[in-house]
Amino acid sequence: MRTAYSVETVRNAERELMERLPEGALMQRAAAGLAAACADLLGRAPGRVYGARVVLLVGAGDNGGDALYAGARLARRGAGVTAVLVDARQRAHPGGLAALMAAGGRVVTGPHEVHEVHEVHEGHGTGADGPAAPLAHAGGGTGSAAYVALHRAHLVMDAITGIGGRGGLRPEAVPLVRAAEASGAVLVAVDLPSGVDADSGRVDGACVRADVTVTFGAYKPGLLIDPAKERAGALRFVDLGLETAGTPADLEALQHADVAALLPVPAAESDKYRRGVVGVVAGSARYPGAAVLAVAGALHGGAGAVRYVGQGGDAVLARFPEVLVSGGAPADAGRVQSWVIGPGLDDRVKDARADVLASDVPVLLDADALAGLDPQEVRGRSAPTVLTPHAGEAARLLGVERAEVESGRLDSVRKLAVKYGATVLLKGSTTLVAPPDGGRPVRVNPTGTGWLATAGSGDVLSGLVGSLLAAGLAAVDAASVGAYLHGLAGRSAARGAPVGAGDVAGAVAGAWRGVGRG
Ligand SMILES: NC(=O)C1=CN([C@@H]2O[C@H](COP(=O)(O)OP(=O)(O)OC[C@H]3O[C@@H](n4cnc5c(N)ncnc54)[C@H](OP(=O)(O)O)[C@@H]3O)[C@@H](O)[C@H]2O)[C@@H](O)CC1
Ligand SMILES: [K+]
Repeated sequence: MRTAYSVETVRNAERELMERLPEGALMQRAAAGLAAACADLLGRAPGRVYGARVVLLVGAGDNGGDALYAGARLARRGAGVTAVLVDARQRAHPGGLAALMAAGGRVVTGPHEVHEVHEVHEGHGTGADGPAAPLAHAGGGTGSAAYVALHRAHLVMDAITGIGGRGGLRPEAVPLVRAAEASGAVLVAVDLPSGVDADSGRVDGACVRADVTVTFGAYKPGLLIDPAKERAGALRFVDLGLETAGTPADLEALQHADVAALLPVPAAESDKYRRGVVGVVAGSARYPGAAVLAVAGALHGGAGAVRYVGQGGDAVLARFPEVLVSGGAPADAGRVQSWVIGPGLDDRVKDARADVLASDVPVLLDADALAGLDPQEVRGRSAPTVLTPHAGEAARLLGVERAEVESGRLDSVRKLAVKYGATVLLKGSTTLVAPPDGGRPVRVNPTGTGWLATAGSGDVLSGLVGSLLAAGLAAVDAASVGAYLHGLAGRSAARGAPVGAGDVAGAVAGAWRGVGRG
């Protein structure tokens, strides 16, 4: 399980650890891990650090301190290191600055002023990439030392803000960040890409787009949730020895082994009823395909049998003769262990929804079954309820704009789970699953892919999750395992090319086998 903790939890854990360690030890651990990660990115051969040109974009706080100490370590190994003080008042971690200068690094302030210049180690910087130019002179009248350094850099560390940052990048930082992004250098975010919100994954304003983020002590929620996740690039973790055990995580992501342990496996004495029967209420004369796709998902989710209720029976049977089809109301269809209702339904949805919500088995509500859903209808249930909205549906349920849901996915999914007292799976580039009533942790799906943004893909997911519910998984597990398998199926079906939802359903069994093998 990969876990992520809020800034408050991280700061508390840091405080406790700092009391037991010599002053500055934690920052040295962070800097050592950061320097090692950067050295690795520059190339494993020792000579790749010697002579490499590294630029640090340094903000006023400890995030900048990490980079300055890491820069000092790289400078001692022969890299040409230039720190650019980004803060408008040129504040920077004093100890870190001194360490960098002592190691032979140089420090320049904002774009137009050279603050203090130290030649890179005499004789260093003459490797294959040529000598690092003395920046005081390179700036001349044509551009600042900072921009020249960025233009020539092999690696840039973004250390403008970490967990102490508020809001997006400030105006003075934006052109420097854009120059770093355009330089072709590897852009390494220190702890977090500057400009993202660590707790929520929001990006309010300009923000760094990193190739790699080296994060310290604990993952922060924003690193795992879009839109911030997309700005973080590949994640590298530096263990600081923080004690987070015993504190509930704010966010967690299942890994293969977690999913393998949750997958329902039939026992020797299982029959189709003991494995669970999932009832699917989906499709209509107008949208029979939704019935086929939801049933296709349900057939691959571990239940022993699928009952279908609705007007798409012929289409379902033509494709899946093993399905038990009935045309009446859900309450008359026979016993099931879970209901899935919603994809492609017509205006008779309300009666059918009332029927399934009156049952005492888990119910998954998707698509049309979410329209006009009254929280009290859900709250009064004795069995679990799972809602699976996309951002637009979630916005309607919350009475906000869709953009608000997309920019604040974590807040939105929690609010919905509180409002409905239900497990909520918010679909999207980083699908989230929140337990009822604001419980923690929220789960984030790590297997998603943009190729799943295709018509009918959500119908497959709702069938799959409903089937896992029928097989006996708890609501949060069924939703997150379903999303995980669905993501893997999407990836393997697509393999880099567009696919239809039917292909995704067809790939679920392969995804299951892959996870089961570990
Ligand atoms: N604690 C520890 O033990 C360890 C902490 N570690 C490291 O410390 C980091 C946290 O350091 P931190 O608390 O100093 O905050 P940090 O992220 O540097 O930013 C705050 C500074 O930025 C400023 N600022 C704010 N918003 C801004 C903006 N939008 N744009 C520009 N500037 C902005 C704000 O000043 P202001 O201008 O608001 O007065 C303030 O000066 C953490 O992420 C990790 O890297 C590691 O060494 C491990 C041990
Ligand atoms: K940063």
